[in-house]
Amino acid sequence: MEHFLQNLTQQIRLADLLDIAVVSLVLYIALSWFRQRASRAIGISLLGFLLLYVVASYLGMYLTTRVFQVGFLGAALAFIVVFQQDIRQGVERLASYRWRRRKRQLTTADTNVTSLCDSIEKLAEDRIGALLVFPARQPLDRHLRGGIPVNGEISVPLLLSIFHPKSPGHDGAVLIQDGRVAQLGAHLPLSIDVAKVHGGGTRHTAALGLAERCDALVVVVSEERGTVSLAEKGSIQVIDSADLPARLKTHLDAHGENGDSGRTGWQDLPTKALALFLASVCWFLFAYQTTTVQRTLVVPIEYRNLPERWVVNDPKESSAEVTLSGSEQGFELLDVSKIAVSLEIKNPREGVPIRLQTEDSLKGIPVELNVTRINPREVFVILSDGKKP
Ligand SMILES: Nc1ncnc2c1ncn2[C@@H]1O[C@H](COP(=O)(O)OP(=O)(O)OP(=O)(O)O)[C@@H](O)[C@H]1O
Repeated sequence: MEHFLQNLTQQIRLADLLDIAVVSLVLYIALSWFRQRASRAIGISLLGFLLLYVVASYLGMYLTTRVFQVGFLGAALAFIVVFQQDIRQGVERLASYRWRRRKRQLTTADTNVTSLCDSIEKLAEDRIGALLVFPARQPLDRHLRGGIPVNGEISVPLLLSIFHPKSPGHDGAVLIQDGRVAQLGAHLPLSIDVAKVHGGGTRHTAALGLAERCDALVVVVSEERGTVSLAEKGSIQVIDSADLPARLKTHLDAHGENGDSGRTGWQDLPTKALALFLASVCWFLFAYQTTTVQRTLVVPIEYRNLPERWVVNDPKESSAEVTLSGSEQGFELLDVSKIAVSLEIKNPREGVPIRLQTEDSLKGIPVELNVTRINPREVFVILSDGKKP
């Protein structure tokens, strides 16, 4: 064990650590998405297929391995088609990163959770239908239609006036952004999964429709039932109005509208730890190699610094044999076209032999590999002035 650790600390490079970090990040994004969107059954099936593939390739089951390889391509295409909306959202999330940071700085304690909750409670009590949208990280412009800009301070009278059935702007949703009432009368996309709204009509279907397409939180007050529902992450549920302040505060805190706490890096620690663990296991399985391989290559010899029109007389060495040793992984990173013996001619004199060391002039060898042999070790060069007849 001690020997293994010693070996590991000697062989691991900065690039390997970066390798693990990048794969961990990709795995973390995939796992987070999976937790949010995919069902347990899909997860178990995928894991089962993966296990079968690993066993099949380990046992050399040719036909099964080939079927899986073709299947993977098909599955990747099907995945892109089926989850194109999620992929688009992922890209939007990346693109909106700066946007999100800016919002955090701009919006401090402007958003008044109490005013919002009091308004929602009053609307529910009075059976006045309402829709309120709280954006998170992804931009909403693509999903909203026909909103009227308001840019008003959040207050109970303003919200009650907007949703009053006699108000011309009561139809549609109010957008709460940057701690302000940003828009009223915005139309949201409808969901087609009507079963999920449990008998609700278009107001509830619209709330769910937006929550399916992006990471916004939508609050719905039912005119018919006087209930308050929350739509988020592709689902909608009726909540107890006593839970509303906490739910709203959690959302606003996480997305910066309510101040400075933000989401801490520790919140998703188990998923991050799992991603790091899986990336490290993959690195050990596929990238970490302790066996040393030797390979011999024939590389060109080039002459630098020759005065114009001077030439190297025959016999002119034009190639060298180089034996390299290192890990298989080191050889995979090797670009053979970049390797050459580049000899520099210093103080050229006509007809006088110049002795040059080849090993010192070898270029393009990655740090992961060692030169164990080079032939020839030195080259004698005789120059002549090509200008003379
Ligand atoms: N696409 C939409 N975007 C935003 N608001 C909408 C949309 N479609 C309908 N609404 C709002 O929903 C109202 C109609 O609500 P409807 O009664 O059909 O739904 P509901 O879910 O049953 O709600 P409630 O329980 O309040 O009756 C419209 O008057 C309008 O204000």
